[in-house]
Amino acid sequence: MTEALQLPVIDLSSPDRLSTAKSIRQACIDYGFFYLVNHGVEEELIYQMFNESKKFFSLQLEDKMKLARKEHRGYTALCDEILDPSSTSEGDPKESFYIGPLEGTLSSMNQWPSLEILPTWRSTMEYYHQKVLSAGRRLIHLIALALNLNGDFFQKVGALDAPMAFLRLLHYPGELVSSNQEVCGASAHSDYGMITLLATDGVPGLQVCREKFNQPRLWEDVPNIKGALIVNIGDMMERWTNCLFRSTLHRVMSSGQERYSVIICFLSHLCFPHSNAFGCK
Ligand SMILES: O=C(O)CCC(=O)C(=O)O
Ligand SMILES: [Fe+2]
Repeated sequence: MTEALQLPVIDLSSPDRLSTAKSIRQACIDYGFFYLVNHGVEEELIYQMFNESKKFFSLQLEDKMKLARKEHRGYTALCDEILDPSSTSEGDPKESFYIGPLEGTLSSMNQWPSLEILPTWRSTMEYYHQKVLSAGRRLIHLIALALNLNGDFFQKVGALDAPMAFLRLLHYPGELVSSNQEVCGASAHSDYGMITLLATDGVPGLQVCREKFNQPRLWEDVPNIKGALIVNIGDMMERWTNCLFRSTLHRVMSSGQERYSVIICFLSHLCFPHSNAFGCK
C-alpha cells in the first residue's frame, strides 16, 4: 500500500531569499525532496526536450547502440543496469542516455545522435542542460544560506566547477509488467551527488521511503506537479551535512504505462575533509 506525499513547494524566484532558504532547510531535513517552481525552465522547453527524448528512444536498437555508453556518456539499453544491488530482478526495465558537462575539456566526451537523423536533438538537449544548470546554481546558493553559510560558499570552494552536471534521459517502456507482479522501473536507491533536479512527463511512478532503515519499508507516491521540477538531496550533501539533510531512498514503480523522465545530477569533485564539513548538528 502506498500513500501520496505532500512535499513542500519552493519558489525559486521569491524575493524573500532568507525565508525561502528556511523552507528549503526544513524540506531537506524532513523529506530530502521538494518541488521547485518558478525555476526559469519554460514548460515549452520541457515539452520539446521530452519530444526529442522520445525520438531518440524510438530509434532502432542498433542505431541506439552506436552510441553505447562510454565514459559515463551515451546510451544504456533496457535492463542493462540495476540501481538496487540487493534486488533479485535481472535489471531495471528502463533505457537511458547520459550527457556529461557541456563546458570544459571533458565536453568532447559526450556522444550525440547524428544531425541527419535527429537535427534538433543536440541543440534542444544543450539548451535544456544549460537552463537547468542555471536553476541548479541558484538553488545551490539558497542551499548554502539554508546551511547558515554564505550564499556563494559552494561556488567559492569550487563545488560548482566542471565537471559537475550530468543529464540523464530515462525511458520506462512499461509493457514488461505482468498483472500479478510488482515491477520497479528503477529499483530502490539514493542519488550520489549533491542534488538532483527531475522532470517527468506526468506519468506516475516515483515513490520515496523516508525511513530507509525501517522494515518493512513504507513507500509514498510523489505526484507530478505540472511545470514543477522535483529536487532531491544526494548522498554527497547528506554526508557533508552530517545527515542533517536527507538523501532519501526512492524508486520508480511501473504502472504498465510508458514513462519518460529526465534528471540532472549535480556532482562535485570536492572531497571535504570530514563528514560534517559545515558543523551541522
Ligand atoms: O524517473 C524518475 O522519476 C526518477 C529516476 C531516478 O531516481 C534516477 O534515475 O536516479
Ligand atoms: Fe534517483
